[in-house]
Parts: sequence; C-alpha cells; structure tokens
Amino acid sequence: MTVTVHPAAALAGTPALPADKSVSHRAALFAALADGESEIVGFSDAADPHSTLACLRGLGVEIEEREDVLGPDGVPSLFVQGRGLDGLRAPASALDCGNSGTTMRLLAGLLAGRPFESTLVGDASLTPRPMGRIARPLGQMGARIDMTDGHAPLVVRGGSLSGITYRLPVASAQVKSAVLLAGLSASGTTTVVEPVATRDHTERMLELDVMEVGGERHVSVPGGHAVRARQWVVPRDVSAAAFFLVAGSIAEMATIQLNGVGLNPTRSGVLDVLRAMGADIRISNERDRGGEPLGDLRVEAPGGLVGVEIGGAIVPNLIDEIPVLAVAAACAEGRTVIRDAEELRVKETDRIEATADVLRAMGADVEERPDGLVIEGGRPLKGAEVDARHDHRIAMAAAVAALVADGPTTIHGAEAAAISFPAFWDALGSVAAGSVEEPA
Ligand SMILES: O=C(O)C1=C[C@@H](OP(=O)(O)O)[C@@H](O)[C@H](O)C1
Ligand SMILES: C=C(OP(=O)(O)O)C(=O)O
Repeated sequence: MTVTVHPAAALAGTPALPADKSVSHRAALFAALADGESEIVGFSDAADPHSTLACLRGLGVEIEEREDVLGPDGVPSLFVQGRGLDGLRAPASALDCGNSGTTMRLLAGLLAGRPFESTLVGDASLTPRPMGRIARPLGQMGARIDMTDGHAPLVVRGGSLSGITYRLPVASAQVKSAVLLAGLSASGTTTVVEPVATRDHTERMLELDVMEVGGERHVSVPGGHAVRARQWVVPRDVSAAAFFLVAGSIAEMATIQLNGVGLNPTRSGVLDVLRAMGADIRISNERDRGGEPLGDLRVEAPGGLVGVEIGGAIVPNLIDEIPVLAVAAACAEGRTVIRDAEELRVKETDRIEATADVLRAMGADVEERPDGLVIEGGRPLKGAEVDARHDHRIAMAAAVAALVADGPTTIHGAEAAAISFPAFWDALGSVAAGSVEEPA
C-alpha cells in the first residue's frame, strides 16, 4: 500500500492509540500458562500480538474475543483458558510468528521446557534476525534448538531443564524473557543478570524477585513458579504515542492529547529525550494499572527543538523510538548524535540505514555510524518518495517527517504500520485533517 502524506501546519486532536504490544504479548503468554481463565482488557489489535495468539492456539490454548465484554476504550476483552504449563499440546504444524521477534523469542523460551518438538517460522523480515542469542542460553539449560545459520526456522526440542545464571551479552528484553520463561519449568532457580536495564514487563507481570547487585539487575525465577489466572489490563502503547509526541513537537502549531499511555520507566526514554530537546509535554492523571504505571500526555508545539546526545543506558528504553527521534533531530537546531544503538541493525530491517535513507531522501543531513546516526538538524525537509522496507516504525516515522516537509511525501509499504498500529493512518488523519491520502 502506498500512502501520500501532505504537510500540515497545525495539528490538533486526541488520536486513538493501540494497546501496548510488549504487554499484550506477555499477557497472552502468561494467561496461557496459568491454571484457569484470564481476561485481558484492552488487548492489542495489531498483527504482532495476534501472531502470538495464533501460535498459542496452535499449542491447544482456547482464546476467545468477546464483543459483548468491552474495556474502557471500547476494545473487546480477550478470554484465555489457561491449562498450566503442562497443558500445552504438541503443535500439529509449524507455529507462524509472522513479523514478530517477540513472539519467536519468548515462545522459544516457553517451549524449551515442554516435552515435545515444535517448529517456529517467520516472515521474510523475521527469518534473517539473530536467534543464536536465545538458542545459546536455552541450550545451556538443556533444550535443543536447531537453526539455519543462526536464524529461523527454529526447531525446539524441549526437555528437562536446569536453572542457570545468565548474564545478558546484549541488552535485550526478549532474551531475558525467553530465559525466564524457560526457568519456569527448570529445576532450581534461573537468574538473568542485566548489565543495562531493559524493559521489565516480564518481571513485573510475573512478580519475580529483582535485586540490584553492583549496578547490575539480577532477575530470578524459581522452577515451578506459579502463574496466576487473573485479569490483565493493557495500557496504550508509548511506542505508538511517540509518533504523535514527535509530530506535535516539530509542528508549527499543535495540541495533541494522548490518553492512558503506559509510562513504565524502562519504556519512556522517549519522553526524557524529547524534553531535553525542548519539547512541551505534560503528564497528568498518573495512575497504576496491574503493576504498570500510566498517564495522560499533552504535547504542544514548543516553537523549536535543539539537538541532543543519545547513548548509554537510556538506549534500551527508547530503542523502538529511534527512527522517529531521528525525525525530531532532523527538525532541531544543531547536531544530534545517536550512539550505542547497533541493535537497530537487526530489527525488522536495518533501521539505522533505513532511517538515514528516508531522511536523506527528504533533504536532511545524516551520517550513518556503525552504532547510530549523526544528524545536523535544521535543514528544511522536502517531500519525497520513500520505501518503508516492510518496517512499521520506518513507515510511521516517514509519515511524521512528511507533516513538516515542503510538498507531498509518498510512502511505499505503508501497510507495515498494522504490525504495531493498525489504525495509524486514520489516527494521523484525525490530527492533521486532509493530510493523509490512502488508496481508495
Ligand atoms: O521484549 C519486548 O517486548 C521487546 C523488546 C525489544 O527487542 P529486544 O529484546 O530485541 O531489544 C523491542 O525492540 C521490541 O519491539 C519488543
Ligand atoms: C522490534 C520490534 O518488534 P519485534 O522485535 O517483536 O519484531 C518493534 O516493534 O519495533
């Protein structure tokens, strides 16, 4: 799908945001492992969390979307009939993880301790992504995982596992979560040591022990740790809100309200960086839902941003927001340096290269580095023809840049937005009237 986005001088409105993707995946997986029925209020309607549901159904888990039980945002609740870890059945065919790295890596962890064989496959973007990072620790625990040159298809031959202490060689919440999920069915205790903190939804949602030792986080799960059947409430996705936070911060005039957004500190680095750049973002109505903090955000046009340095421990807390933060940087006065973000090279596409290509096509001054980008901000952006490379975050970041460009921007591969934000183009149109031209 090709979408054309025209510039918009004034942005206003309250766009509807999708449910948090990371929390949705986990709520479905944990509900499947619990004994009894769990309700997930506000489950994501995006493609990736639905890949997790499809895989769970392939393992014999009954999941029903109830149109008659609506959450506060009018989203139908999901009811999952958990049958305990031992209730999962050997799949009759390969489990299709679609475009979702989170599905493949967390599921591999879950299946590592099951006494059957499963094959995990993905689409053309997921297949080349690195899976040795989970196969290594899961192998140390006693599972056998066969891959093709370190990537999917994965053949997981589960078995009896032993707990390990594993120090993460890459800052990855997916690897951490895969090891902890395997730890649920291992003998003894499994501990993941994180030199740099990554998103902590798994340990919050499973109520695991976390210790701070010499500046590192130690997250532990005892084998046999019970997962409770319960109601989960999913916040709105801060990673989706980020597109509107940047749009409102680079626009000439803007007032955008974003309600019920998850504000977990291991996810909200984008707020800190935008504020350091001079953005005007106010948080109100801060509250807690099922262990995850959330709040309402209001962004107004600040009348100019300045460049910043982004690197070190904050990077995992905003890793998915870097493409759109690069758009903010291109519109800011001065230089922005993004470092320590080499993980972007192994996402849905090489996001360092893809972001640089889109911004350069639009007239920005961008230098690619192995682990990030250097952006000399302040050059006027011009409309261009760009390719999202089947990557949702690149498609949406390009659309935000298009709002402040001179002339229309044509975005090929715009359908990718549905991976995390199916209603993105409508939401964008709702704050920038007449700007978004979708095919009939
Ligand atoms: O655990 C998660 O839900 C995620 C972790 C991050 O990936 P890594 O663990 O590969 O850093 C992130 O990029 C991804 O969108 C979701
Ligand atoms: C990297 C992402 O997701 P995943 O790793 O689950 O494919 C993302 O949503 O930006």
